[in-house]
Amino acid sequence: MRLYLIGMPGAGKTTLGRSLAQSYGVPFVDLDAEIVEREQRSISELFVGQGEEYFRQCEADALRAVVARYPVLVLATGGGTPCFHQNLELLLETGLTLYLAVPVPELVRRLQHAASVRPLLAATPDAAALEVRLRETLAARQRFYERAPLRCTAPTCSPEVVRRLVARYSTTA
Ligand SMILES: Nc1ncnc2c1ncn2[C@@H]1O[C@H](COP(=O)(O)OP(=O)(O)O)[C@@H](O)[C@H]1O
Ligand SMILES: O=C(O)C1=C[C@@H](OP(=O)(O)O)[C@@H](O)[C@H](O)C1
Ligand SMILES: [Mg+2]
Repeated sequence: MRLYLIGMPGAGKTTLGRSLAQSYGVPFVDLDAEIVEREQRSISELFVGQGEEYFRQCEADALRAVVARYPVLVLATGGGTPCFHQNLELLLETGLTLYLAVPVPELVRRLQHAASVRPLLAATPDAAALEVRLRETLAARQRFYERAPLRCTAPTCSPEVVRRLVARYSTTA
């Protein structure tokens, strides 16, 4: 099975995805890392040099390549992945999607020292500005995220919690 993690920047998709894949003994792919590998440029360089539209096309292409290559994996998407180029439809059709729903104040705590490496959050000089940006972003994205069949609202969603959610879903679906 393909398990896809979606959610806001800072939700923990990359961190949880890696340990979850290890726990299942399946490959882990981080979509941002895949894009960097394919393009031979950092995410920031792609945003600044080529613009967001170019990045979103790279992201959509990389997603399709990953789905074609891996029948079984845990995939950490980027925060915007489900919101562009019919990517959410692809995720819903080809695997099981889990939304990591983390409250904005917790996202601020996690990202306030790391926002500069995330181009969409880079121009946020302090925690208050970061919180405003994250709230605006979530408001625009929530309708995509909420279409995931699975959701984890625990402040820290461990591999064990996810495995229980997936097992319960698989026996009822
Ligand atoms: N469950 C957690 N509790 C506290 N901090 C976390 C948790 N998961 C991730 N983090 C931290 O939050 C930041 C963003 O995590 P990351 O996995 O890169 O999120 P995403 O890929 O969703 O943007 C990192 O500094 C990471 O160490
Ligand atoms: O929210 C977004 O649009 C983005 C989130 C980032 O991934 P993370 O969610 O892993 O930080 C990365 O794909 C890019 O900077 C754009
Ligand atoms: Mg990530």
